[in-house]
Amino acid sequence: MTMQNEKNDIAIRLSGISKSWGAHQVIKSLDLEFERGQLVALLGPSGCGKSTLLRLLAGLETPDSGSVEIDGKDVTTATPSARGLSMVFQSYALFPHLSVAENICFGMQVRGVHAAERRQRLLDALELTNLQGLEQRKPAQLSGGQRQRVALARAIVAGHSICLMDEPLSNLDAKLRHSVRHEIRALQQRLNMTVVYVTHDQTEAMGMADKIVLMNAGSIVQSGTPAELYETPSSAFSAAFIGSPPMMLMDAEKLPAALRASVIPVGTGQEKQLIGVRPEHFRIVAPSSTEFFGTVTGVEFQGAESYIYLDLPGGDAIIVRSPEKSLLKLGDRVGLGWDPVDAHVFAADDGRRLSPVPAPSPVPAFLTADTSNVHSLQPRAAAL
Ligand SMILES: Nc1ncnc2c1ncn2[C@@H]1O[C@H](COP(=O)(O)OP(=O)(O)OP(=O)(O)O)[C@@H](O)[C@H]1O
Repeated sequence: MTMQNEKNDIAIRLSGISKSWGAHQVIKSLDLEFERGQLVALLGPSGCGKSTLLRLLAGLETPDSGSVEIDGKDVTTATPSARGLSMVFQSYALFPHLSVAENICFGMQVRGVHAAERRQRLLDALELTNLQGLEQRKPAQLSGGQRQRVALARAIVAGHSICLMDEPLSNLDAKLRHSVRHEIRALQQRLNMTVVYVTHDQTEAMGMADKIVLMNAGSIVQSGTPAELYETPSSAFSAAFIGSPPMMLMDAEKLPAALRASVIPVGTGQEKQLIGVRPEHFRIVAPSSTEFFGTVTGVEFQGAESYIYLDLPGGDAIIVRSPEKSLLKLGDRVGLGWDPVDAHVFAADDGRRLSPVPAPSPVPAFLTADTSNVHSLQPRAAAL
C-alpha cells in the first residue's frame, strides 16, 4: 500500500484531542483514526465522553487542544456545515409541521439542490429506508421506528460519505431496536459509508460494528474488532463491560490453589489478582471431581440456553451459561471448573491484563481454500 492510499483510507483522524468543562476534563488527549467504509462504535458507560467526542467531530464543540482531520483536511475550527458530514440523533430532530418528504428534502432545499435532483434522491432514499407510501404523513402519524428511518433517509440524501449517529435507537422498544439496527448496518454497508456510532449498549456495538472504541472517563480503554474485545480484554474494565452476561471476575486468593496455579502467569504471583472466566466457559462437573464448588441461587431458562446463578464459598457470585435446559434446583451444590486457556488474569488494583495475549489463531482453512470451484460455478449460476 502506498503512502497516498494509506492516507486516503483514513476518513477521520483525531490527534491529541482534549476538552474540559470547567475543571472537569471530559476528553483526555485522545488519538483516534476512523477507516473509510467502517462502522465504528464509540462505547462506554454514561458520562464517559462519547457524545462530547461526537460533537467535537461534528463541529458542535471546539477542542481545547488537538486537531480534527476529515478526508486529510484540518477542520478543527470549521463549522458543522463545512465538514461534509450528516448526523442522526436519538431525538430524530424532525420538523413536526413538515411531511416525511419535506423533512427528508429540507436540507437539500436549503442548499439549493435542483428540484429534479431532489426528487430523484428522495425516491432513492425512500426506497432504501422502506418508507415508500408514507411521504405525505407528518411525524406524529409515524411509529418510532419509522421516524428514525426518516432521520436516516435525511442523512442519506445529503450524499455525504460520513455519518455520525448518537444513540439513534434508544427511543425504540427492544424488538424495533433490533430490526432498525440491522437496517442501519445493511445501509451503511450498501452505501459504503463511514459511520461513527455512539452507544452505551454493548450488544448493539458487538452486533453492528467493524470496530469498537471502548471509553471510560474520557480515555480510550481498548479498541479493536468485537471479537478482539470479547476474546482478549485488555483490562478488567473491558472484561466486565463486554458480553451479556459479562465475564465473571473472581478474587484469585479465594480460589483453590491448584486452580489458581493453572492460570496465574509466572512472575505475577506477588500482587492481588482477579481471574476472569466467560459464563459459557465454566464447566459444571461432579462435586467429587474438584475442590471448587458453587451453590445454586437461581436458574433462568432462556430457551436456547440457561443461566445458572451460583454463590462461591469466598463470597463471589457468578453466572454460568449452559447450552442445555438445566435441571439444577435452588441450593444444589455443584462442582466447577474451566479449561486454563479460557481463564484471564487481571491485576486487582488497576485492572490491567496480566495473562499473555494469545497469538492470533490461524485463518480457518475454508477462508483460504482454493476458490477455483467457486468461479467455475458462476457461469452456471448465471445461466439459471
Ligand atoms: N455543555 C456541557 N457543560 C458542562 N458539562 C458537560 C457539557 N456536556 C457534557 N458535559 C459533561 O461531560 C461529561 C461527558 O458527557 P457526555 O455527554 O459526553 O457523556 P456520554 O458518554 O455521551 O454519556 P451518556 O451516555 O449519558 O450520553 C459528563 O459528565 C457531562 O455531564
